Amino acid sequence: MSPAAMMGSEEGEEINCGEIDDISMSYQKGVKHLQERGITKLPNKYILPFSERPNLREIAVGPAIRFTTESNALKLPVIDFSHFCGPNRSQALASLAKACEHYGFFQLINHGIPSDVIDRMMKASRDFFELPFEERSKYMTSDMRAAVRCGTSFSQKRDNVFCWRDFLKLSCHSLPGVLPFWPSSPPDLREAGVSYSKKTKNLYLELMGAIVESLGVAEEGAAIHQSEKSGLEEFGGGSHIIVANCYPACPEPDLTLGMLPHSDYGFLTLLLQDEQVEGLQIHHQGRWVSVAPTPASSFIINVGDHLEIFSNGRYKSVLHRVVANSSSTRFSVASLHSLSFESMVRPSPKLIDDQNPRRYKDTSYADFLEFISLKEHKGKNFLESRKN
Ligand SMILES: O=C(O)CCC(=O)C(=O)O
Ligand SMILES: [Fe+2]
Repeated sequence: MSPAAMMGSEEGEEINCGEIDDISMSYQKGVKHLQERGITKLPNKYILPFSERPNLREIAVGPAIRFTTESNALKLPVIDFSHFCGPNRSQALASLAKACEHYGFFQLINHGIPSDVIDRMMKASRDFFELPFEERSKYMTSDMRAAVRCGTSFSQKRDNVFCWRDFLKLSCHSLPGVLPFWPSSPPDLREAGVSYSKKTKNLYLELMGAIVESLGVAEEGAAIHQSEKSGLEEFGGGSHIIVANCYPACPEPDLTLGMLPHSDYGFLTLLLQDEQVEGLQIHHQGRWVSVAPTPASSFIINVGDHLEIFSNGRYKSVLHRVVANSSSTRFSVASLHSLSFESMVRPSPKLIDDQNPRRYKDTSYADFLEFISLKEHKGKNFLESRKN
């Protein structure tokens, strides 16, 4: 048995996927594998308690799949990135602040990343999930710090109920050193991933520049940028992970979820979602609302836990989830930007006063990884644990 064919835990409790033929355990091989086996009933491992199931009403619209009905459709605020570079900057900053305060999500247009960089990344991700299980399983590990990590659900070791999702995580912050560890197949994955990671990192840095300005702490951001020891310097040197998600068509989508409700841990997530197949839902004003598919020329951006902490709660890291559907595979690619491993994020001192006391403890990325190695990452439980 090759070590590559094992999925394990940090404690060495490993499962040899190559030898799992029994359908009752084959969920460990992921949902693409289950779909290829042609299952028609959802294995128990995926069935959520009744209260956690989505309330789906699928609508087929031409080749697309939608869940959006008049009553639950959400139009995210649209931010035009080109307005940050001209005379409309202050107006654009005000719209950005409003989107981050009231939605925690927005759609970004005119961001300047060439469409071929985006298309190649999306295609390489789709092609990866088309590889035979034996090839994909070479990258299965539960080592959260691995340069490449392939798996299913969220944590195969910890999740009581699995979600209907396979993933590939590519760590980008130590490029080019980590490149030889990235999958060599499909052939374009490395090149597409490197171009995509450079472009999304630059876009993220520009967006963070606008965000600190919109919070009125830009001088602090600029000062901290130059300091080796401070938190915000980590905007540049922080961790960057690309996560490709694959949600195959599911036999009983109303009993499960593609991704359970969660918030993202970093500063910002730049999400490319499927142009055709809907699935992302956000928790807005007390209910779950669907985000309609967006063109590949735009990103969905969301505020993560670190930004909620840095803004002392002014910008919201909002719960979101992914619903499954019975007829089409859905793909997405998330670019997650957070701190370097040991650095601390803390509420900006300028955003603390008598009316707004310090709401969060100092927090590192290492704290987050330790938390999820001990506990199931559910809802906003990590951020809750960091509140004062
Ligand atoms: O697939 C999506 O639309 C959302 C993915 C997501 O929330 C994540 O990767 O954190
Ligand atoms: Fe997310």
